Amino acid sequence: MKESYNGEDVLIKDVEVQGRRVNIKVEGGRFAAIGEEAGGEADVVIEGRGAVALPGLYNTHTHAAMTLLRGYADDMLLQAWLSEKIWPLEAHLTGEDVYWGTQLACLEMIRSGTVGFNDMYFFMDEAARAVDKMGMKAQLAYGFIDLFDEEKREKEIKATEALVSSIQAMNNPGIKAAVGPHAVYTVSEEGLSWCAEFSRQQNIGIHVHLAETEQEVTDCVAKTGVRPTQVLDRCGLLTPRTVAAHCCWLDSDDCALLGDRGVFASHNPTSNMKLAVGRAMPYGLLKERGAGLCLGTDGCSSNNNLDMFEEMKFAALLQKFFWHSPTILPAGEALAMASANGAEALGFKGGRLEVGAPADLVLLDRRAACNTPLYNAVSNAVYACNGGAVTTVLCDGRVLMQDGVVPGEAEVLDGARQAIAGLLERHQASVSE
Ligand SMILES: C[C@H]1O[C@@H](n2cnc3c(O)ncnc32)[C@H](O)[C@@H]1O
Ligand SMILES: [Zn+2]
Repeated sequence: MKESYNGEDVLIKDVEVQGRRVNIKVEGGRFAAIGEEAGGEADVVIEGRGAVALPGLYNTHTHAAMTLLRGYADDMLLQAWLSEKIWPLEAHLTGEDVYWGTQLACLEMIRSGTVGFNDMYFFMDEAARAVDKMGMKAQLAYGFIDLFDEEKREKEIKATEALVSSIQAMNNPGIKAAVGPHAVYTVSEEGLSWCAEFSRQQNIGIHVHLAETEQEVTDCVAKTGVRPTQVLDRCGLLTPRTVAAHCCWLDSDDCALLGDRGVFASHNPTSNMKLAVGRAMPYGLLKERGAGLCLGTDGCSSNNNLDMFEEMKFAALLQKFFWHSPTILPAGEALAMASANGAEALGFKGGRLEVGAPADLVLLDRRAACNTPLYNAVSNAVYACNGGAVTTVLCDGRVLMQDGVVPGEAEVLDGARQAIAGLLERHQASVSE
């Protein structure tokens, strides 16, 4: 994990980058040289023959510790799924559960080529400890849910302030704090406005669910007279630091507003299809209006994995299917959403294979069936492969996985299994009380 590779120089020999065979030199966590001439001494030498290099991937919307709830409740509509199954179980989560659940998520993300993610959940100081241990990068937000209750709002404010202080005290440039107002149907306008003002004062990100279902929009219009996007805007939450997850039921004025405010829309096609939200994010309109576009898996209970390769494919296919256009969201754009755009959405500079950029890199097995034949590496990455083809992952130059080995994997799996057993036991005890 992080400690064993931190600060080491890396040389990747004879690897394929955009159709060329090159060497890649990493110094001080950044790409120092990419080309035939790159070489010299290095602490770690990786044989790249037989591999294709891609930028490291960024998952811009997830609830990492929900790995513990994978397969716990499937085949339901969002509101019933949350209120009947997910929230009653989450009520029994502990900080220790989130620590192990987040490590399990990191393990799965590393194995499938993700180097950074945007998380909204509970006990987030424990999530931060897990991210630090696993050597990834993340933007972490406490899921602020006041349910329109003033007393609860005060508690959520304190929890948000405490998380921001504890992350700032960690002094890890790869771990950033954000505010996480859950959605317009769970947070009062007072709570939303407080989050906006606090994020402005602290200059930190905003992570919010937006227009996931038609019901969210119709209920919001009935209650407030305006659409969810306008509620967020009048509370000050639409900014270039904002990642709005889902964005399925946006109309053209909503898209224009997100574009004008410089918001990043995180597309979550797998979760949207599984929860049958009934509409795909209006990718074409958002792009035309200049909004940022990135990709996320959502939590492991609505996906049910964290594989950004699958997410790229489903994004491209869902857009083509829903908007009746084979040309919308081509493979290159899906990869950009999952890499450089995602990094930018979270305020990181990585996700690009360029000299001077942070060394976020994924090696894919070019001998795998999904890479045979290899006319076009980006086409194969998006349409043919999944995370199973990833062999090696670097995050800011740290080697998190080499030739399929992630150090500490058995301990993480063990800890997660124990956390799941404890969580189910506590839940069961409360049901039989
Ligand atoms: C942080 C809270 O958000 C819940 N959650 C997980 N997935 C979704 C989703 O698709 N829409 C809305 N809320 C979601 C999670 O269970 C936490 O309670
Ligand atoms: Zn979500």
